[in-house]
Amino acid sequence: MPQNTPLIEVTGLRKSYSGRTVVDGVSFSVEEGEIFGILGPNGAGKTTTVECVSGLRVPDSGTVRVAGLDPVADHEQTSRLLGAQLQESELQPKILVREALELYASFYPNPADWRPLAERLGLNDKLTTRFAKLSGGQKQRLSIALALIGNPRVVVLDELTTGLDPRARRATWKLIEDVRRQGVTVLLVTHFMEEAQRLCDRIAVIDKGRVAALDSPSGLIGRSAGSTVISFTPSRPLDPADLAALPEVATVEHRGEQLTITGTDVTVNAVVTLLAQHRITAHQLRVTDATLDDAFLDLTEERESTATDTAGKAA
Ligand SMILES: Nc1ncnc2c1ncn2[C@@H]1O[C@H](COP(=O)(O)OP(=O)(O)OP(=O)(O)O)[C@@H](O)[C@H]1O
Repeated sequence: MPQNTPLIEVTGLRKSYSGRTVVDGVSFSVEEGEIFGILGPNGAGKTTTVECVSGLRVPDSGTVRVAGLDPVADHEQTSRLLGAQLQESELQPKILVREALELYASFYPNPADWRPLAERLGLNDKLTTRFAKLSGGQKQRLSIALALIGNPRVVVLDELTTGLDPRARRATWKLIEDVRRQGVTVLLVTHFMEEAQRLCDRIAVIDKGRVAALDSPSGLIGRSAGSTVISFTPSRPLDPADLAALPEVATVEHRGEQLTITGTDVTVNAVVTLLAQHRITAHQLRVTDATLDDAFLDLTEERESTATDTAGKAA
């Protein structure tokens, strides 16, 4: 990854609506060529954040720079290098798909050829269809095409695959991977963990307007308390306290004869060694890795329980 100045730099971004703070000191930077994910629960402030990056909203405070430009003050220059597919972007209902592609291409000095773009997004047989007659998924694909038509250096994709069926979603992931291979930097807002895990180099988890964590997908998963889950039935009774005493073990639960242990990837070895010392065989042994879903829940729940604890102590 290039070690130059980040292409996108967001520092201490704050934004309120009617006195309610929805983005509360968000900072992150995105390197050129990265796919950077923004993940978070509903209402966390993700869209507001990327709208500030795209110059569509004016921050209350903090700074946003895209290739050194201020997206609000230098809006025209920024919009030449940044393409945005934003949530619920609407076009004139009567515009034909082909007209929309031609119109958007005309806004840029060096647009992409819209024909192969339309083909890659499966829009070729819809070129003479009016926008209002497109399905939700087709509208979504058109808005992705419009975000890419200016051959942008950065593309901002908000809820990129919401409303797409699984096949179209996977085709869109391939397209994003292709776009990145061509050197385009991608800022991606998503609710889909599988999407974030597959596509993103790094992810900022945003919760209640703040960055709760910023790491690679595997780094986030590694932070999860139970990133590895081991379950088995011991060949003879084993005191769960012996397992819980291992420093590599996070939690131990037993249901009937079956034991379930959480920990990290080093836990498996520690548990197997303990079993060997006790001459116990593990029947129906299963080891599963946590997913980004688990990490996401852990990270956002942690903040909720911290908030509850604090509230409890204050009361
Ligand atoms: N124009 C607006 N005026 C008033 N409140 C707004 C406006 N836009 C967003 N909000 C509120 O700000 C909060 C953050 O919204 P935002 O869309 O940034 O969150 P989000 O993380 O993208 O949510 P989602 O995942 O549901 O799209 C929400 O409570 C939302 O209702």
